[in-house]
Amino acid sequence: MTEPVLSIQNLSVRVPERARIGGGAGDLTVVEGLDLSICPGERVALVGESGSGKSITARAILQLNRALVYDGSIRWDGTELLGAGERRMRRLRGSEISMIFQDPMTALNPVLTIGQQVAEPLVVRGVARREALRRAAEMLDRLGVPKAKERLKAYPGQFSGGMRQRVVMAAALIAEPRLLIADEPTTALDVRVQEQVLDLIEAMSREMSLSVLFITHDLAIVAGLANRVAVMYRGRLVEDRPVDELFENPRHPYTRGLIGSIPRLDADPDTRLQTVGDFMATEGPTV
Ligand SMILES: Nc1ncnc2c1ncn2[C@@H]1O[C@H](COP(=O)(O)OP(=O)(O)OP(=O)(O)O)[C@@H](O)[C@H]1O
Repeated sequence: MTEPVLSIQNLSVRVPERARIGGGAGDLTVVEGLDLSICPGERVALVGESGSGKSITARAILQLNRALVYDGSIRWDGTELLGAGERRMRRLRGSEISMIFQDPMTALNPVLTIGQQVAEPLVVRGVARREALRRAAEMLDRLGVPKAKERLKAYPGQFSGGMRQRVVMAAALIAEPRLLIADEPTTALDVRVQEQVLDLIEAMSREMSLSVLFITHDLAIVAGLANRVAVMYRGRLVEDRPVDELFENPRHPYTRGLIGSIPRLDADPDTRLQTVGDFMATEGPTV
């Protein structure tokens, strides 16, 4: 069996009292006892409602929030990341592990050209600027940005939302990372563009043997993308299964609720869509 490239074991994350937004006494546990591993080239969707702890878990991998308290283990390629120094983490970020976020505008600097921003991860690794720009155009072209070479000189404001997300992806992938963490990368896009970006992530994962951790609250969009789905509910992982199995036979009431609330084209138009609450109210949470 292939060894996982990322292995999270018994991860717990606490917000210490002093860092709690909105006050409250004592530390707040936001993730508890979470196990999750990803093999090379595997695409895992981390699904759950708002506030279930998905982003905190993803950010824990890159140690992006040093104000939080982490327990357990996060092993990358066999070495422990929890407790690793900022220098080691900085080397890892963007080179071996890249992350993209929901809003492509905040990830881009409005006063730097597209070319500068996509080439940057190579330039900081010592690649000559000319060569870095040539590869930036190549990567943008692979990601379906028309006239990529000419548009290296454009600014983010001249691009549509979907094109901006392609630019962000180009910058995230240009240094050929082994893991892409995508935190709701399509939520801000309209449905048609959303599909294109999902297809691109899948295609790049196949082409580059890239592992993907895809975070979303929308189970409906993961079917075509993920090999496996991990479902979070109130800070815990309640299900982690191959995508087909999960859709055919969801075990946890919360997962059944998520699947039940996906609109179906063959449904009777007069039937009310079921909500997750319908399932939880009848079956109750098990965690
Ligand atoms: N500094 C903080 N103070 C208080 N609560 C916090 C803090 N940081 C995170 N939380 C809480 O931790 C929980 C998990 O947050 P997280 O952002 O991981 O959720 P999420 O599943 O990614 O949700 P979303 O889809 O809305 O981003 C939330 O209930 C959030 O309110």
